[in-house]
This record gives sequence, C-alpha cells and structure tokens, in this order.
Amino acid sequence: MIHFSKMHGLGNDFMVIDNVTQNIFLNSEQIAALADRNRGVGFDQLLMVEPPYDPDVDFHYRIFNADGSEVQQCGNGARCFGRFVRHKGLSNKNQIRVSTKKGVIDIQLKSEELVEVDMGMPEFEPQQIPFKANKSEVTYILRAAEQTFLCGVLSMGNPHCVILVDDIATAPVAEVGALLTRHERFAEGANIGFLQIISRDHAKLRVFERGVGETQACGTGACAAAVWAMRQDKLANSARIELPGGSLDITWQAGHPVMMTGTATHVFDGQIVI
Ligand SMILES: N[C@H](CCC[C@H](N)C(=O)O)C(=O)O
Repeated sequence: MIHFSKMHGLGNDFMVIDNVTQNIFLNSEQIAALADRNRGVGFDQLLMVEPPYDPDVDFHYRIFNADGSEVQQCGNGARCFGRFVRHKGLSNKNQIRVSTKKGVIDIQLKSEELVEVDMGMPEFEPQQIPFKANKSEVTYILRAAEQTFLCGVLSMGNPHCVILVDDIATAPVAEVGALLTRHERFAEGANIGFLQIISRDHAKLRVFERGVGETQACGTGACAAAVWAMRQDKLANSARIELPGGSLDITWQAGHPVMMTGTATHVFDGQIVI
C-alpha cells in the first residue's frame, strides 16, 4: 500500500510520497504506470520525500518525470514539497533546506498560499548543462529539420533551451518542443521554453518538458527563461512569468541565486496498491 498526496504548482501536478515514514521502492516502469492519466494516478512528476543524506539539510527529495526518468530539479515540485512536509507534520519549520540530485535548495513558506524557493545559481557553462558548444554564449543557433532556432541554453540543475516567440498562443510548442527536447547537442535532453516578452516586468511562457511534454507550468523553466531574458536586458531583474496554469515571480541578477515565488496546492490524499 502506498499512501500519497496529489498536489500541483499552477497545474503542474505531482504525486508526492512520504518515504520518511514509508519505505517505497518504484522502478521506472511502475512510475510510468502510476503517471498514466487513464490507468494510474496521473501526474507530470512523482516526488519522493526522503530523510536527509547530509546533516545540514532537513530532507532529500527525488524527482521522476512521467516517463519514469529521474531528474535533478523541479521548481513547482519544490514549492509543493515544502507545503507537503508541513501538511504531513514531517517538519514544523517555515524555512526548509532540501537536497536534490543536483544541489541544495532553500524553501520558505511565506504564507498559507505563497512559497518562495532559492533555486540556486543558473549554470551557463555548456559542459555543465550539458550542451555541445565550443564556448558559453548568451544565444546559440540550433539547426533541426531544415529549421534554424536562436535560443538561450542554461541549467537550473536541469537543462533548458529557451526560444523567443511573437505570440505564445500560436507558438509551435508540440512540434518544435518534440524536435528539440532530444536534439543531439543535448546529451541528456532538455526542457524547451517558448517565451513572449510583454513588458519589462512581464512575460508569457509555455514549456515542453523533457520526459512529459507540454505542462501547465514549469518552475525551473520560468527561472531559466527569466534569467536568459534578464541577461539580455529584455526583462528587469524582477519579473512576473505568466504560464498557462498561472504566474510565478522571478528575481535574479548576475552572481546571485534565482528566487522563485508562487503557490503550491494540496488536492487530496490517497492510497494505492501497486
Ligand atoms: N521535466 C523536468 C523536471 C520537472 C521540471 C518542472 N516540472 C519544474 O517545475 O521545474 C526535467 O526533465 O528536467
């Protein structure tokens, strides 16, 4: 029997498992079966909450995409994680430090509604993303299927490729997202963001997520898109990123971590035998 919570961050939805008081092991096929929206629980990502490996952090958390692949970071998941450990009484803190596959993040429960996450420093070095390039650039040229794309490429712990579009409503998210998410220059794949600048402090974004497809929101995608736009002075260093499922406030300046603030929603608790 697996006890879990169903949660979402702006419609990016999660199955969250407390593996502090439970001892659940799931392989990638079982995760993909649970992710199935017709035959399973249905989710974009599975979040496994575990005891800390390091005495300086409160918890470790593992993130799995709907296809069963384990990934390094999830921004909407981090906010839901913070809400979950309070909801379950696993922590009574308002400031929670958690390690993931790639780094440590700090989560601040700001109010009943809002959660702020220090998402760490963006990574621009191609080898660290990873991305095949001779040197680090603000903008790269990607060629695929006889098309040419100008894009920003960076990591928030997970790889992101961001493309500017004139109209988010008609952006070719499914077609170009599927084309680029497995581009041969991304050794570990990439999340593909489509960004429309509205004003100096407001942009719209849609994200084709690695291992999932288009989601209603992507926290690391919002961070990556905002950082790329701020590097080019297309956005001020504090901006609202509006995704189909809702908005996130992102603050960043060079040499500093990315701060992301938004909601995290508990939907229901459940149990399932697998
Ligand atoms: N699909 C992402 C992981 C989830 C990221 C997203 N849900 C977020 O809120 O950051 C990847 O493969 O790197």
